[in-house]
Amino acid sequence: MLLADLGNTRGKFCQLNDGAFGDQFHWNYDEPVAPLLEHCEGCTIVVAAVANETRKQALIDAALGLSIRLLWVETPKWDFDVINGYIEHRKLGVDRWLALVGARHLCRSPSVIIDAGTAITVDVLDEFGQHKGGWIAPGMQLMAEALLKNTANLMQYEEGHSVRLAHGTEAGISNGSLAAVVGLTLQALETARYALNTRISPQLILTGGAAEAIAHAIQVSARVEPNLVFYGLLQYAARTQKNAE
Ligand SMILES: Nc1ncnc2c1ncn2[C@@H]1O[C@H](COP(=O)(O)OP(=O)(O)O)[C@@H](O)[C@H]1O
Ligand SMILES: CC(C)(COP(=O)(O)O)[C@@H](O)C(=O)NCCC(=O)O
Ligand SMILES: [K+]
Repeated sequence: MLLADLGNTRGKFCQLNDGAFGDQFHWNYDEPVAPLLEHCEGCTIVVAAVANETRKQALIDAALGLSIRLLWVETPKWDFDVINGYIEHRKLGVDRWLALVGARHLCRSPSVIIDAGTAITVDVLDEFGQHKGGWIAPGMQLMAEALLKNTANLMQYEEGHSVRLAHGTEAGISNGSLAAVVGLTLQALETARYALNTRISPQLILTGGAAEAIAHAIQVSARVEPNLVFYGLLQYAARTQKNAE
């Protein structure tokens, strides 16, 4: 079995061997996906996709050619001991849903889950598995690109590693974007304390492409879990396997 997380920047795949995570690989969307999947001809892929229709169709076409079965996860109102806090439950991105399920699987304490990918999503989960809602903000690359696109004098930026004051334009953009995310994270912890009605700081869980960069830049302790969405998908895979027995 294979797990797939199709984000807006790239697709992530993770092999499942006897219920444990195995090899992982990426699909850059400007490349064909079929060659990446040849080794698992005839297998089943449990898919979480927030990517556009073209990318989903490319996976469907490749799967057809390789006799691969695709199981598409959809966002439910509740499952796996997590209750979706959206008014219209289907509208919560399935990657966010799976990150909540993954977080619930890893720890039972109140948590703030930040998935810093193309977009940065914030989701708050209480100790009973109730999703308290969240936020969506632009990811660091999007922030920088929006600046380049809409200004006359900003041409390029570096990858952000620090929130130090910069002494040049490129570093100013990257450090500024990282600082915006660090500020968002600190505010998320503060807002979560109100929503959870507690003075104790909830567990901060970071995932997505920029998770490490945020963890390095922030002054509070954080748990970096690159596989959070895969932990969510793992629950679905395990259930599918159990139902097939
Ligand atoms: N080293 C890095 N430092 C900061 N941000 C990064 C770094 N690497 C990737 N990113 C950010 O992560 C995003 C890709 O992460 P990913 O979680 O795969 O996104 P998605 O799930 O949306 O496809 C990029 O758009 C960029 O904003
Ligand atoms: C917010 C997102 C675009 C994040 O996508 P990503 O950064 O992981 O590519 C995705 O979770 C999504 O399409 N959500 C649907 C809207 C919502 O969650 O409210
Ligand atoms: K995200």
